[in-house]
Amino acid sequence: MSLEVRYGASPAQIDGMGTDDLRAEFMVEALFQPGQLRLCYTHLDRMIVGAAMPTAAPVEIASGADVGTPGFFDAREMGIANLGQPGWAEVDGARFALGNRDVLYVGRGTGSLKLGSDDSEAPARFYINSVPAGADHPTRLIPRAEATGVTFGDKDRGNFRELRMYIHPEVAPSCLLLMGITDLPQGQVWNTQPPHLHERRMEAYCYFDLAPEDRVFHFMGRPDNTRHLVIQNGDVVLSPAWSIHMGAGTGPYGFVWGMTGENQAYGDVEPIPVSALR
Ligand SMILES: O=C(O)C(=O)C[C@H](O)C(=O)CO
Ligand SMILES: [Zn+2]
Repeated sequence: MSLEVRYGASPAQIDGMGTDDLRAEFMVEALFQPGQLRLCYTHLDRMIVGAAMPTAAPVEIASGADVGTPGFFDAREMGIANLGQPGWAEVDGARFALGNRDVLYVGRGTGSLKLGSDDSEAPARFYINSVPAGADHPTRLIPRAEATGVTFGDKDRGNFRELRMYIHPEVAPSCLLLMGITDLPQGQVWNTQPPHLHERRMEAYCYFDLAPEDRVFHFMGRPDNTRHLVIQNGDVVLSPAWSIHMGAGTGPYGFVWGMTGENQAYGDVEPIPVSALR
């Protein structure tokens, strides 16, 4: 297992940042590596983002050495989205099968978590969000079909998209984690139109199902002082509470969004008109 730490930046700092600085601060690259578990501990509401691609052997998360508690889950909850081939998770010995776009919620108090792939030649791609939790909620598999779907946008403007809410108070309750997947049908380009802010929650985006030759141009920053990040498949964007987020792809893509903070009120957002951006 590898773990890196990100401390976070204030809005004023982005004025002095070039491309490499921006990417080092607001992106987590190369998380998905065959046979490995990679985690990034952010100081954005202490969300850990990570990925596991088990091949011949499963990967395990149990020790809390990196989070300051005896066990990893003593004061944390986790969402795991499978973005790859079929795999499984074992939570304290109970096994859950995860197909593509299925999500597992792992509750506080769990002892050990193992993740494996059904076929080591065609591994699962587990994307992980873990946040501090002050309450116990039961571990639960949320298959894609059980997520609550909602559509946004307009096909004629290239921003029609299908959101599925998985870890959400009305679907699978958690302490403070929210997690969902947004897909763009063929030919649609823009996510999160209009862009928005949510000062009471940070957010992480993991872009996936993007062809090797394609890129997503992800926009961030204060509404009057924006920057962009060029994203490839599997890259994660860390979006502090002060930053807008939206993106446009040169080809088909989806993304997992995960949030935590003061509340789980999905509607507690401030839309920003595109005409107000600079
Ligand atoms: O395309 C969208 O709109 C989204 O997926 C927005 C995310 O849900 C989001 O930003 C949640 O705050
Ligand atoms: Zn958002």
